[in-house]
Amino acid sequence: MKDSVPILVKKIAQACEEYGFFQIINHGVPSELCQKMIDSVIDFFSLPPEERAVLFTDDKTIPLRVSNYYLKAQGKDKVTMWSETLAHPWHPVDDLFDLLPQNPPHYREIATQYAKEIGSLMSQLLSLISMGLGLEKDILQKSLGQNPRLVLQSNFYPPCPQPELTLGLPTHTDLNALTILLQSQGVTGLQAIKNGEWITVDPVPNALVVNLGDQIQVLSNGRFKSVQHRAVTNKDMYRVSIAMFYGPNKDIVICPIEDLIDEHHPPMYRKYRYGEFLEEFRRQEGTRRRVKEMFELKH
Ligand SMILES: O=C(O)CCC(=O)C(=O)O
Ligand SMILES: [Fe+2]
Repeated sequence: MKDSVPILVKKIAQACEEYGFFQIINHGVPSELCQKMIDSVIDFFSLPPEERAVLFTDDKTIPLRVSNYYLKAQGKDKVTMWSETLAHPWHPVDDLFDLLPQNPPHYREIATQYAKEIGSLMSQLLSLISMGLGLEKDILQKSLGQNPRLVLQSNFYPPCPQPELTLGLPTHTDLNALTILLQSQGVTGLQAIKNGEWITVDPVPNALVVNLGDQIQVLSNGRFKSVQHRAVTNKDMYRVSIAMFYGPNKDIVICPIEDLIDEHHPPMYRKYRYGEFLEEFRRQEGTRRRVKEMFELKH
């Protein structure tokens, strides 16, 4: 991010309007740390399956959890996803250490360092995106409230013998506000929709992928887009991605920012508590979700 601030703000605003996705380089997160983070996630998913199985759960209220989707292939369920994920909070950084997996042994330290770096980058991005809306630089962070819900999700996609029969992650939009994604090099998998077509988000060396979630689409009154994306698998190579999610906590009230509303731009969404949004998200489990659409106001 070496452009002058006004140029950067303009480029980011354009990407947020047109794609809902962009990639950043020179972002200040050391490339060695990014590599160590990827390696430690690979090491985690290379642990013996019995060791990972201790953390398997479908209960989203458990802070440290592993979900294994392709194992369902052995039951009668259709395999709709070909991935295993590790999820846990990435904030507050000081309380994190003891919660994180003890194995691989370096995971706790690396993930804590990575969380610190992403924390400051996240604030910078929220400021730049706020300015892209022509508003005060702290408006998004303020609107998303105190004690944000910060969750890390590492996705591991092993090679898949029949990639055409499944997806690594099905088509979705991120329900939170902002996501910073680190993806492994040398293999593609992430695709985002643009004009009805899937575009591959190529892994650019030392880049981080940034994408907007549903809450920024609502706060920006539909000007900035939370875009559908998915991960595909391939026959030969495994792939890793690490998503750092930033979202409000469940008691925060979300609605389009007042300064973006006028007679030509009536509010596109009704006011809701984020907890309501989460309930709707859970209610639509197993479907091609249309969550923010349920909060749209028709004019
Ligand atoms: O693997 C990827 O690149 C996509 C990850 C993703 O979309 C997510 O975790 O929400
Ligand atoms: Fe996503």
